[in-house]
Parts: sequence; structure tokens; C-alpha cells
Amino acid sequence: MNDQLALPVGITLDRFIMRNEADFPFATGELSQLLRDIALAGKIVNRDINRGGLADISGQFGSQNIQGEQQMKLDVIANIRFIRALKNGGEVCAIISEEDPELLATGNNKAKYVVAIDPLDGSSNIDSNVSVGTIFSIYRRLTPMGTEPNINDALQKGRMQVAAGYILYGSSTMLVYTTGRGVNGFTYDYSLGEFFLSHPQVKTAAMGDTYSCNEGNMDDFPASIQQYLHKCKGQRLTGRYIGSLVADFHRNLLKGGVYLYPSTTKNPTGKLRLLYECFPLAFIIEQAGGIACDGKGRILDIMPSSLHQRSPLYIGSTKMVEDIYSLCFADAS
Ligand SMILES: O=P(O)(O)OC[C@H]1O[C@](O)(COP(=O)(O)O)[C@@H](O)[C@@H]1O
Ligand SMILES: [Mg+2]
Ligand SMILES: [Mg+2]
Repeated sequence: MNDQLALPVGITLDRFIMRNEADFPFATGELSQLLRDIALAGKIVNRDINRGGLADISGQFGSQNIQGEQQMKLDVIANIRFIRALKNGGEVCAIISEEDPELLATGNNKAKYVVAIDPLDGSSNIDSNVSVGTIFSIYRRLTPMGTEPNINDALQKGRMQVAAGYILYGSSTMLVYTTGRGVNGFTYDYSLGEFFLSHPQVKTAAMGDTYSCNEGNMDDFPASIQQYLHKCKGQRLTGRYIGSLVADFHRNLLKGGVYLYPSTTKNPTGKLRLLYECFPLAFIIEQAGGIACDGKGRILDIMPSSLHQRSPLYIGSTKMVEDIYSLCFADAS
């Protein structure tokens, strides 16, 4: 009997986390518990998103976030769910969220970790039933345990992340993360309420045939990027742009490709935010064998100076990002 067809393969997220804990000699279980807290909040938000078209949670919330963006109801709901799960979990002393202007101290001053989070990525797609996501990044605090956390705990280089990941709410729901030992993907089985390992040790191709970019802004892009996009067309590469960073990133991660969000006149320093969009995805792509840069250097080497700092982002298959980088470099010199 071919049991491949009969039983779901892969171990549960919980068991995987436990096994991986053994890789860290000084592990105390706090990071494992924090990952479980995030997965639980993800399941709850997944349920909310599945109901996304129903009147009570669709549409705008009626307020703006610090980025000047209209908040969708699901932005606010997802933000509340994740902040509650992180506070109640007890492993996090401070949170940086796209939806909150300031650093949020959780009151767990004995806690070791700081989390930066984009509770709902792809907000412009929420009401049209297109894939959206959640992006998270985890650091060890710099201030002593037991004291009040402060902004320095949040303003660390991307290289200092101890873990990062995203949840993709798409045709299936997936959790993809790294703790610096490769990238693993888990698919949610609704009938069992469990995430199962479905994509072990994900590696991205050095060269892909897909580029993702909002070409509507083409005339605003730096000359080097316009040159690169013309080159992509010349090579008959495929243009794919969902408009949800997590979804575009995930496709390119699995199939090879590059995602570009350059600076524009509207966003001269880029649109995407370093702490809870660029840094976590850069950590994942580097663990999967790809790279991420801002046109001047590696994203993970940037030292942030503000919580909601933006950056241009070029991320994906190594050969494609290196191509962009050398054009940007030539343009700058
Ligand atoms: O509409 P644009 O300018 O192409 O921007 C789309 C990009 O902005 C984002 O929606 C920004 O993220 P949020 O939805 O979390 O604000 C990305 O997901 C997406 O890739
Ligand atoms: Mg986002
Ligand atoms: Mg968002």
C-alpha cells in the first residue's frame, strides 16, 4: 500500500522546535516557546483572514498608522492578536510593530527577547482575497535582564537577529523561519490544527527567471534599476508582482527570482521597513543561499537609527541581486 498517499508526511512544528533546541547547547527553551507563541497567534489570525470578506472585519479601520497608511481592520486585529500572544507568552520584553509608533514594553522585564513585527503584510490586498502575510524578527535584548527595555534593544543590525520568519496566508497557510541553521517551511493542516514540516532545508536557486517589481513606478526608479528591468525584459524573464511582499518573496524563494522595491520620488529612501520587513527576509534569503542588498551593501549590515526606518530592497537569487548591485555600484561611481 503506497503510504505516501495515505498519511501526511513531516513532523509537527512543535516536535521540530524541540529537536532543534538540542542544537543550541545553552538553550533554555525561551526561544522555542516564543516561536510557539507566534505560531499560535498565526493560527488565530489565519482564522480571521479566512473570514476576511465578512462585513465585521473587512474594510478600513478608520485611522492611520505612523507611516501615514490607512489601517485596515485586519491590520489592527492582527496587531492585537500578536501583541497579546507575545505579552502573555512572557518571553518578550519589548515589541516593535508596524502599526504602533513607539517601542512597546510588555512589562516582562525579566524576558530576554525583543520582537519586531509586521502583523499583516500586503494590506492593499486584504479585501481582494489575495495572499497576505505576517513577518517577524527576533533579537536578544542589549539592556540587562530585569531592567526596563529601551530603543537600543530594537536598533540592532540585521546580523544580530537570532531568528526570523513569516506566515503566508495563501491557498495554503505556511510558516517559514530560520534560527540561523537553514530555512524550514511548515504547512498548516486545518483538520488537525497543526503545522507540519513540508519544506525542509529550503535552498533558493542562484539564478531565476522571474522578477517582481511595481513597474508602475518605473519612471521614478534610479537609472540603474530602469536599466536592469530593461535587461530582464530583454532576457524574456517573467514579470510577477502580487503586491504582497511575503507572497512575492515566497514564490521567488522556492522557484528562484528577484524582488525589487527601489527608492522612488514618493519614497526616496524606499518603501519597505528595515526592522520588520527587510531584515527578517534578508536573514531568511541568506540562510537559503541567496542575498539581499539596498544597492549600496548587504541589508543585514545596516545599522538602523529609527524604528520605522525604510530602505530600498533587492532580494532573491544571488546572480540576479549581484547583477543589480553592480549596476547600482556603476551608477554611483
Ligand atoms: O503598492 P506598492 O507600492 O507596490 O507596494 C506594495 C508593497 O507594500 C507592502 O504592502 C508593504 O507592506 P504592508 O502591507 O505591511 O504595509 C508590501 O507587502 C508590498 O510588497
Ligand atoms: Mg509589510
Ligand atoms: Mg503591514
